[in-house]
Amino acid sequence: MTGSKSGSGPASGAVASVFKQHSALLIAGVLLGLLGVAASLTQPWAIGELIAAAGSGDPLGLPVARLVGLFCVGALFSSLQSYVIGRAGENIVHSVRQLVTERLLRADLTAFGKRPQGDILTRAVTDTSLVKIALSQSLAQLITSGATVTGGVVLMFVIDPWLMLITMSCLGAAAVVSLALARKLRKAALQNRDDTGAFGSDMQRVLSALPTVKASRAESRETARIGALAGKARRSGIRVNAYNALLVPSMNVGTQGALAVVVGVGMTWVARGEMNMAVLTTFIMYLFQLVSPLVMFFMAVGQFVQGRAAIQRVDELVALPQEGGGAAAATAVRRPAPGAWPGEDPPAVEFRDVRFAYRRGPQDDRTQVLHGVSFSVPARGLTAVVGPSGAGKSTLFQLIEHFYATDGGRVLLGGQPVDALPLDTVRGLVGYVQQDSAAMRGTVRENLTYANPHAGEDDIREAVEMAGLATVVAGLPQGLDTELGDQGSGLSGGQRQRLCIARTLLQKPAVMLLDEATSHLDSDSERDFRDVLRRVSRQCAVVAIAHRISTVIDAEQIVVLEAGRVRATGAHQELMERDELYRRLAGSQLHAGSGLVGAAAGPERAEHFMTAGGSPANRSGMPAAARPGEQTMRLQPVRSGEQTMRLRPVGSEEQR
Ligand SMILES: Nc1ncnc2c1ncn2[C@@H]1O[C@H](COP(=O)(O)OP(=O)(O)OP(=O)(O)O)[C@@H](O)[C@H]1O
Repeated sequence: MTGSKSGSGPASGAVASVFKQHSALLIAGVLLGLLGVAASLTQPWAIGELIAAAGSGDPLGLPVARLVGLFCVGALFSSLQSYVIGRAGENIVHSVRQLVTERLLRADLTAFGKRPQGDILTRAVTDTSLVKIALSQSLAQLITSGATVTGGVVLMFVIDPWLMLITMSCLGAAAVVSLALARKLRKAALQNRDDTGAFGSDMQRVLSALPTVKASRAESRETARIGALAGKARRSGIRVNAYNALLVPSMNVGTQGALAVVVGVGMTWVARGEMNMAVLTTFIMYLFQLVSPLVMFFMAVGQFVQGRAAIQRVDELVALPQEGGGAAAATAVRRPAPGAWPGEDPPAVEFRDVRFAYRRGPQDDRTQVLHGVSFSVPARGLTAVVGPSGAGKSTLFQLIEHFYATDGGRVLLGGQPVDALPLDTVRGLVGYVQQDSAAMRGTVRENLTYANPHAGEDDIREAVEMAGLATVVAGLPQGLDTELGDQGSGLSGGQRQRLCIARTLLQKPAVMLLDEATSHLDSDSERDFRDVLRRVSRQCAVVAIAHRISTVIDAEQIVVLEAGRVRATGAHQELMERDELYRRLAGSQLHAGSGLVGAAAGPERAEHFMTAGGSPANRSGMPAAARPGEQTMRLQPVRSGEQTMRLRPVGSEEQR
């Protein structure tokens, strides 16, 4: 079970843990904010004092200075609070993004594969920004506005309890409505985040296959499909907006209603001489001062509620199961010297009765791919894996890299079960050139040294030469420092493939896995590459998946895989004699004009083992006599000195 190797690590509440790490700076910011609140709460009192002094003809210098001082102190604390809270917010989002990045890069591939990449991106970029706002600005605003409101309410209660009761009844009704709206807002915000994620996900799907979209004339279809998702996000966004739009005014209506009642009742009491004008003015000033924090408080509630939806989504991302139990300590890994493997010269790789099924979808539906595979790869030399498409060849490589755990049996690396070795060690010992050669945006040099960032110039030059990339690099405008685009655009498919091969050579692995590494190479480059394989396989184990049998025709060992089972193992000649499927694969390539013969043996040898007319078994072991109805092909150079080979029917030569 793939999950069996998954660690859990930080799961739900991961964002809360990050928040705790940064709580000191947040508390400092909130304290500064509360000092600002204290300064602003004393302002109405100072205004009352000023009015009283003016009314009694006392000197106004001190009350004015006191008031101005309070304004300045309030402004100072407010701006300090803003800076400190903003800084804490940036620290929080930085830590959350670092955590998300680490968890994503170490995620278990089965779990990762179930999530659309666009949604993952939306969560990692947009949702983390919302988390920042929720956990810094909104939270600080909630505390400081809440404190201002509470302080104001207490002081107003002290000034006049009856007027305060009237105010409270108006504000209470508005608060009940606002809280109900906030709950609805949270639901709508969560839906909107999901809808935006689905939009991003689909956009990423088409952008990553834009040439296919264009070539399939699917622009209108895709525009409609993505437009529908954008429309869904728009509708839930409008709902969020509507609840937001109601939230603040509902509180405004409450405070304005309270103000109207307070002014009416208060002035009546003043007219009757039951209340002092300065007291009423102070009370009204506090009420005015309450309006803005109350509105801010409910705005912060709205923002925080939206942020909680984002926190939930980021927590889900962080909770993705991890491979190998989470971050492994990076260890320097080198190719072992001959005989350095633990034990007595164990095979570089060994499969022992390995069974494996991929899991798909939310129900973990199983696709059984390997049904008891056993074979071993010697510590030096070339082992080829051939078989029909979908036989499970690339899956073998995925298991050697321990991207997935087996369901049964064992995969051993240098005699040790891969699941017992640290992942970092496994990946250091195994070099992997994938089927779709994974070049990246960056310079050629960065691409080359990706698996071995400390590679020296000599090593780089040697790898570039070995991979047949030297003339390509020499022709680039800035040589090794030439920038490549996404997926290595700027190089041809074959050049990208050679770049990836050079990268793996630089890694100096103990086992080199090549998945269709020559599929983009012309037959000349392929012949050169076979020489490279020869050289590399003297130093380490090379396992190559090849559809072109010519690439691996002289492999020490060829494993024939069919429908997840090893059906035969042996050298080319042996397999040609005794395995029907292998014979068919080799034969069909020949007839398809894949260059098998020319690439395998060179033009001069092609004639030898491709002669029509029933010559005895030749080097390639191809059946020499054409079967009835079969058109026998002969390889010949198109023009003298030209490197491209062409297969012609034998008869065509005579016809010329
Ligand atoms: N990530 C995956 N999730 C589910 N099924 C998968 C996954 N990868 C491959 N498969 C399935 O596993 C089977 C074997 O795939 P694999 O890529 O190993 O075959 P292959 O022999 O390398 O094929 P090809 O020669 O076409 O590259 C296929 O049926 C494929 O659909």
